[in-house]
Amino acid sequence: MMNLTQLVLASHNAGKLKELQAMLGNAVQLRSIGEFSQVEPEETGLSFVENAILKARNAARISGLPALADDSGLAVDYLGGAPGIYSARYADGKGDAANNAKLLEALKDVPDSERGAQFVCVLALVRHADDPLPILCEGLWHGRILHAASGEHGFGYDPLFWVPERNVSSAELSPADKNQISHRARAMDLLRQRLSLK
Ligand SMILES: O=c1nc[nH]c2c1ncn2[C@H]1C[C@H](O)[C@@H](COP(=O)(O)OP(=O)(O)OP(=O)(O)O)O1
Ligand SMILES: [Mg+2]
Repeated sequence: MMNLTQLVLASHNAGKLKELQAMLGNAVQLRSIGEFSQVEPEETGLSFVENAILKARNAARISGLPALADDSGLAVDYLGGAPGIYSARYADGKGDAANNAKLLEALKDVPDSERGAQFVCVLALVRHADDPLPILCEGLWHGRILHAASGEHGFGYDPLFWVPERNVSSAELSPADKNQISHRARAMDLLRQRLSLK
């Protein structure tokens, strides 16, 4: 396997950087793509996989380092899997608070039994920009959409995501607890196995 002591994380999301670095520990240093460029690539893919690869290639090209990308989102059953790959852009780029408000509005009057949802995470690792065999790992996390925001931890849709196995919202989980059970944690477990990191 390649020497992976330093990876560039192809993400402009500080929440992802924190979580992924905590999961990786000291063995691998994640450097943010923000050190190299503030320009975010357009996420033109039709799947989490395509967008993760596109972001990873872009970061490897800009940084000259092997690159890890995370494409993730929330798929809501009642909405036929929306917002899905469009989760970050759900409220037209107005940010997390607007996204959450739009989701609550879309599910107004929908009963608990129909509020099932899953967080999806795809991690893509490329050794260099033109790598013909990206390493891909996915993770899912099943839960339910709450009727109102709750909790202060995490980012994005965490305050609206009820975690049945813990009876709290994912924003009420400590960072350490979220990092044990989340979609991102599951994808990272697979990646660590693929890289023989544990
Ligand atoms: O653990 C999570 N807890 C709460 N919300 C989450 C989580 N994981 C993904 N999400 C939401 C945030 C964003 O609305 C979308 C990801 O969009 P996505 O394009 O992958 O990330 P992003 O634009 O924030 O940063 P970047 O593309 O630079 O990595 O899903
Ligand atoms: Mg994005």
